[in-house]
Amino acid sequence: MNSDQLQADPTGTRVGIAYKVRNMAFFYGGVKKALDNINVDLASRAVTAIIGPSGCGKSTFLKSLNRIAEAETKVRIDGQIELFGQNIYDPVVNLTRLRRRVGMVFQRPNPFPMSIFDNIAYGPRVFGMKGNLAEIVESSLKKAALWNEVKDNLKKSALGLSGGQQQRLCIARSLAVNPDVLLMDEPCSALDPIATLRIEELIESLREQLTIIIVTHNMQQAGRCSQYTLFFNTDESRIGQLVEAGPTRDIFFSPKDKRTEDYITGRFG
Ligand SMILES: Nc1ncnc2c1ncn2[C@@H]1O[C@H](COP(=O)(O)OP(=O)(O)OP(=O)(O)O)[C@@H](O)[C@H]1O
Repeated sequence: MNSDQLQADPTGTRVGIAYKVRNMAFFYGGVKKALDNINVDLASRAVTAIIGPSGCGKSTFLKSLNRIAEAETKVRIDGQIELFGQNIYDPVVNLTRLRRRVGMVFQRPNPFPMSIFDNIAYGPRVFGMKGNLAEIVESSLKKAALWNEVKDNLKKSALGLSGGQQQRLCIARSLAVNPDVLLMDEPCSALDPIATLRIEELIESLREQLTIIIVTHNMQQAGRCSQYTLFFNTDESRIGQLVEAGPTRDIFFSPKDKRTEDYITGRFG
């Protein structure tokens, strides 16, 4: 996806660029190449879905956008990833600050074993954010559409919430530190259809304030939730590559690459 495609914004408003990824290659353990030659611009204040068959590098790409991959294992990243004009792999980048700007929600909800209030207050406390903590907790839970369900139980353990509520809690926890970007790695894969629908509604309600990038195996979800889509696949050497990127309606209804069409129509993957 390039700037021209971004400007053909399906929402009808001109969007900016959050991430510029150039000639990016990703290696696990310094040797196993998981991604190669990734070049793409990602729109700000929009939802970008990442789709593709298992093992094509979707999560790897997502985890390179807030440098969380390197916290998990030894990796090497070549090329450049800029976030709002700053190279996030520049040695001067403060990783704590970067990960505050770029929040992440995982496949399985991972609330901390503490109260609902303390889960949300955790980030603001760590970062010494100014403002009334109770107000930050309330507004974050409201943004995550969870306030009405938990407002009388803020002191209760977050582990007592349902899976769908826990996932909205984790989203609220990310929102509490005012991120610019929210990365979501299959956030609904452990949820039932009703809880999934609530998360999708939440994504829609957040999209104008945030840049959201979501990995999903669910085509309908990508179609419902996103304005832009990236289709990843592996090449003949099993290395992940970005096959096609663009507005979601183009990827779904008039893909340029045969591999995208085969995947979308279920002939492959
Ligand atoms: N920690 C790791 N160490 C070594 N190789 C890894 C590691 N994590 C992922 N890989 C490899 O990198 C490649 C891409 O994996 P990744 O999890 O990013 O794919 P994915 O498209 O998200 O897959 P899925 O849809 O199954 O979650 C795969 O070959 C995988 O085995």
